[in-house]
Amino acid sequence: MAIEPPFLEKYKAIFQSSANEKEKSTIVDVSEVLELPLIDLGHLNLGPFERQKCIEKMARAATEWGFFQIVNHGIPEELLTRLKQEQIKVFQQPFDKKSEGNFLNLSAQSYRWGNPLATSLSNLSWSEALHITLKDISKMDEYNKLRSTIEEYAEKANVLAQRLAEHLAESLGIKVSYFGDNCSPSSSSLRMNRYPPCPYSSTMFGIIPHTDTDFLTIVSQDHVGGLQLERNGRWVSVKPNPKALVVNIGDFYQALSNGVYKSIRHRVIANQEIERYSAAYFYCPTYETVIESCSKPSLYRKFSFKEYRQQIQKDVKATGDKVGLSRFLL
Ligand SMILES: C=C1C[C@]23C[C@@]1(O)CC[C@H]2[C@@]12CC[C@H](O)[C@@](C)(C(=O)O1)[C@H]2[C@@H]3C(=O)O
Ligand SMILES: O=C(O)CCC(=O)C(=O)O
Ligand SMILES: [Fe+2]
Repeated sequence: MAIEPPFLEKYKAIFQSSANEKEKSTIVDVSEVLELPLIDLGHLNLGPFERQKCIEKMARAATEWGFFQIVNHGIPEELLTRLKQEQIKVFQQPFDKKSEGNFLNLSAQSYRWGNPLATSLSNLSWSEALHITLKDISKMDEYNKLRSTIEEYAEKANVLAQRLAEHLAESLGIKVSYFGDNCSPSSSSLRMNRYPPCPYSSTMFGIIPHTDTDFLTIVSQDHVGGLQLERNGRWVSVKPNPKALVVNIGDFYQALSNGVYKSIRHRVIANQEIERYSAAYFYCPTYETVIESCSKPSLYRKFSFKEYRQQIQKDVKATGDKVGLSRFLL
């Protein structure tokens, strides 16, 4: 019974093909390691002046980086540790089991690994993920304490995500009820990632460059590192800070803010020796929600989440890449 996803089997030809040698050298390792702007959410409770400063810092980071990290966020460290422990245990299940259509009674697309359709190094990911749409959580089988821990985490992450989204909306004139009206704990998703050591190269993608499809993402990562983002036209590495949560703006907030907040391309580089785990909470609206820019003239035509998702599925199938917001430019 196979334990690991068949990365070697599926990707061998791509690695061995000398035609790809040139391409291999285009996945360059990045030496610049940056610390993301650090936002201490504790400052929101230090009176109106400190509160305003904290919100401005957050909005600046969302505009200039599309990324920031937060501390004093209200999610107990103990819960994050428990989530990671459960995550480790579930990925220890054999590949054959995880890739069965109804693993843990989740939908067939919940367990994902690498890119079985990869044709070149540029769309090849060396990772596996359990991507859970939270509306499916009540029917998910309990596995050790995985389901109940996800439920506990998702409830807290939803509160945190809504708070962050609302603070970021303050300077944009977006209705304060916008996120409460369109998002619910069951419209979001949790993606648990595992990046196994990659024997080929330390500059191989753990997850290929992409932007996230949501308003914002809350990422909990361990000490290993590997997350990189595009900044001023270059790839830079994010200094891992296991004490903080990483927040990044997604495509929907970029569209809603009419391009003020940036959904920045990011990727994860595989590690040759060390396994890495992360959990990304994608704060999403319901499928029917129509996303329209908050100011005029709009950069993007309005679209529903459903329409956006269908477009991604079509593009991933055809090109191996999601394409994303540029499809909706006016
Ligand atoms: C192959 C892919 C799946 C993915 C789109 C992508 O081209 C690369 C990144 C993946 C990702 C990560 C964030 C979100 O989970 C997601 C929905 C997205 O927008 O980009 C997924 C895409 C997916 O799983 O379909
Ligand atoms: O593993 C990480 O740090 C980021 C993962 C990610 O980008 C994603 O799941 O969309
Ligand atoms: Fe991402």
